[in-house]
Amino acid sequence: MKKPPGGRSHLPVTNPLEITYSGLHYCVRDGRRGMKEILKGLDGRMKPGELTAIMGPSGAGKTCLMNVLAGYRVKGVTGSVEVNGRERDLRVFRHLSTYIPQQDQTIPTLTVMESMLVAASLKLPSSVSFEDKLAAVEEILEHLGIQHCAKTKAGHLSGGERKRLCIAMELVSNPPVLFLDEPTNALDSSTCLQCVSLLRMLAHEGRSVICTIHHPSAKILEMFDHLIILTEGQCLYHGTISSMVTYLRQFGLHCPPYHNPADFVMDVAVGDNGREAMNTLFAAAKAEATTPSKREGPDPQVPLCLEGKPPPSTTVSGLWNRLNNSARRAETKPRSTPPCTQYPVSFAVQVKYLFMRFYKINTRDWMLLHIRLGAHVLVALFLGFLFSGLGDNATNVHGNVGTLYFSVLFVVCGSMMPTVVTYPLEFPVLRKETLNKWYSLKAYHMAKTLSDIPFAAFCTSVYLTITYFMTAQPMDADRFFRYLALGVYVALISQTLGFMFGTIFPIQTAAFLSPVAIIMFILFSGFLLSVKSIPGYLRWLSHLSFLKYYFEGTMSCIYGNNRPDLQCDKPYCHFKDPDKFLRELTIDDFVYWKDFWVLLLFVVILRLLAYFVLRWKLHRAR
Ligand SMILES: Nc1ncnc2c1ncn2[C@@H]1O[C@H](COP(=O)(O)OP(=O)(O)OP(=O)(O)O)[C@@H](O)[C@H]1O
Repeated sequence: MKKPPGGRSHLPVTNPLEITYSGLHYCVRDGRRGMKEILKGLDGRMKPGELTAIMGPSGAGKTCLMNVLAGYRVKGVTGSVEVNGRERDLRVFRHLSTYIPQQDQTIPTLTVMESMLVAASLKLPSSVSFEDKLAAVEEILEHLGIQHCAKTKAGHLSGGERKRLCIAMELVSNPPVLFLDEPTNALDSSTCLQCVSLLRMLAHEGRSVICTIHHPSAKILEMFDHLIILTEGQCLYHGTISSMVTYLRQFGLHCPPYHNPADFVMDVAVGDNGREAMNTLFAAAKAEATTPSKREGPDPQVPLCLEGKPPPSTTVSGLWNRLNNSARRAETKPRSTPPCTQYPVSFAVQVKYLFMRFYKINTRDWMLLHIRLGAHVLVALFLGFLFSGLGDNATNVHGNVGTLYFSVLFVVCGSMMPTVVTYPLEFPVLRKETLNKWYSLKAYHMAKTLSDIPFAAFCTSVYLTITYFMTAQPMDADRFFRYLALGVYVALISQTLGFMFGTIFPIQTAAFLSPVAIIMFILFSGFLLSVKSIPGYLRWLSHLSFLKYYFEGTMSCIYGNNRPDLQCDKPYCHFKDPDKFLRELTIDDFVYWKDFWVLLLFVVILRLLAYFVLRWKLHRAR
């Protein structure tokens, strides 16, 4: 890695990047029919400083081509992709390029400024001062014409503004390559024009900007420097817009006067001029792309990622040069690894900013916070009124056990079900941000875990405290806190299970399977049927039921530990002595701490498992 004089920078400074691909095939498994070939040996080049459009009829393979080039899809891909004449190293390329999917992945409850500051905090090195980050954010917003929306929540932005926010967030780190999937989708013609002008400006500053596009108007088409027409996974034309009509004319395909060339080429691409014309164009495009003069590229010796040197081509008002200088000023010790293969900020800083973002999202989510808390209070009050004073009554000990058990079932459902439904909504943002190397999955999971705990613990504690006192459980601080601890563990376990169901299964399946899982946990918890009465070949399942440990632990906590005799208002109360009741349940007086640790182990193991499930899901999506 070349180190220019004058110090280093933490910023990923790069040369302009040229992408060349040849013999690119992409196959997917397609049901019982075996493999389906989507891209059929494509060759081409995308140059820096150019705005490239990938056009073609629906199902032509445009998105697939872009996904393959961006490294979003790797399974089933053969052929070569080179960056500046060298085989693409995805580890490096991911840090240098950015992918903006068709659906805008923004967080609706965060304002434009907050979203941008999170992006800047994660995508720029910690050595860049906050003032410089803020200045950078303001400059990018101004550059993209959305500074007037700085205080607007992303959920309230118009389609065009939201698209610009997505681009702005990625621009913070000044990526030399931008991939955009249908950036003009669902935009009106004037916003569409604004969006393409913006992309053109970004490209002309030295970036390689590649986007898929559907049916552009003649005016918009003219704004692209380079056009790739795909159909049936093959290339029909690649070259400049201005030469396209002349090129097609060579093959006897005449674009009528006053006709939009985009409409004309799309007609050709859907086969309006016959199969033979298409085959001829496929062969000609292939021959053209593979001629030696077309294959000449940049010098492969030029490094992709330079330390300390300002980007030569990206000069939006010298913004990134200033950020570079800011990082250089703050730097005290050299880095051991090249900046373009590592995250801009450390793991701890990633966790910090992600945690802060989760905290804001959670506190602003009206449904999550208010309705959830309100429901916990309401159910607790009803439970308290209905079973008031039951806890100290020796005549209805079984009723009290039922109340305690029912209480926790609400905790299970109230923690599991919202996660099943809300988590899949967060996944696309996670996918985009991890792919664009904002942060590591470990940091995300750690921040998510840390932010989930206080919310789950708070709602559960409020609920269990109300029910505990209203149902007159023993007025003993030690018992109360031990009881609360088990309830909070149950909430965390249920939340993690909901998270895993939401990750593994489609939302409808997850919403069905979660109650099924809850029923299974109840069946094997020892409440309806004592563990000893469960047939031997099924008994092992009770060890997997976290509710078994909760039930045992709660009984031991409430009735064990030399609790004094219960109130008895009849001549004879069978369970006046709480110890007698525990003996009947065959629960050891001292089993509490065993159950406490087992439940804690459940929390830790399930959280770890959730991380691997998430990793699998992200990997599978590729
Ligand atoms: N995982 C997959 N399994 C089966 N077929 C797939 C898969 N992914 C893509 N395809 C098929 O590959 C073809 C190309 O898909 P792609 O999404 O690239 O099309 P597109 O040109 O972007 O279309 P549109 O403009 O409608 O978005 C389509 O026929 C699609 O059904």
